[in-house]
Amino acid sequence: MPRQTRVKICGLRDVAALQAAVDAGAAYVGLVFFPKSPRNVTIAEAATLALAVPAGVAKVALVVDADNALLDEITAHVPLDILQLHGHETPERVSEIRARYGLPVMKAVGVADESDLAALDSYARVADQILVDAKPPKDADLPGGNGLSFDWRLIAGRRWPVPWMLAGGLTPQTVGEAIALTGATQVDVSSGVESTPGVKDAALIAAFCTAAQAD
Ligand SMILES: O=C(O)c1ccccc1N[C@@H]1O[C@H](COP(=O)(O)O)[C@@H](O)[C@H]1O
Repeated sequence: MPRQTRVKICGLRDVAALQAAVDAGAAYVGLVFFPKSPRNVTIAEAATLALAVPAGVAKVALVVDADNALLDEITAHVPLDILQLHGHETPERVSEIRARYGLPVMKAVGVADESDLAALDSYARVADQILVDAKPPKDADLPGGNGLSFDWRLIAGRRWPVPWMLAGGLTPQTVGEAIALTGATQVDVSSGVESTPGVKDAALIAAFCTAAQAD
């Protein structure tokens, strides 16, 4: 029987790519609000894209250490289902954002070695979901979306009291092994379904979703 893995396709910038994600069966679509990213969208672009998302597919806004002014703007103009916090937001800030906007919050935590695992437990106490991502290199321009993976054995068999998603360098070729090793039931991808940074490839999106759902 095929796996029921829920897939998030992140960093969508145009309706064609968004439609490719929806057609491939993505459960979540991600819009990046981070000017340094090649996947950044303006609030107006995001509002247009959000209109093309059918009911049942969750619209996720990815922000990095966003202040209230930016979050106020985004949430006022873009219909959203989830806020993804991908910066250095503290557990207190996660709680504050949840309360202020009344939206579920998914907190990304970077993992490189054992010492990073405690943070997952801390954030699992305050966030609605946690996103287990590769820790970016110190000199990286982006805190995520670098196409880098981490040693999946670090989280093999680990579970948290909230839903969690695996991210970091996943591709159509590697996602099956990553799921088998970690037991993830949700996976997130950005660079692994692109032809060049910021440009999504419909065939890679379809291949990723198929591979994530295969036995
Ligand atoms: O995708 C981006 O540009 C990005 C920018 C800033 C923070 C996070 C970003 N992406 C997220 O990073 C992970 C892993 O991405 P990848 O598959 O390794 O490219 C994923 O959660 C993206 O949503």
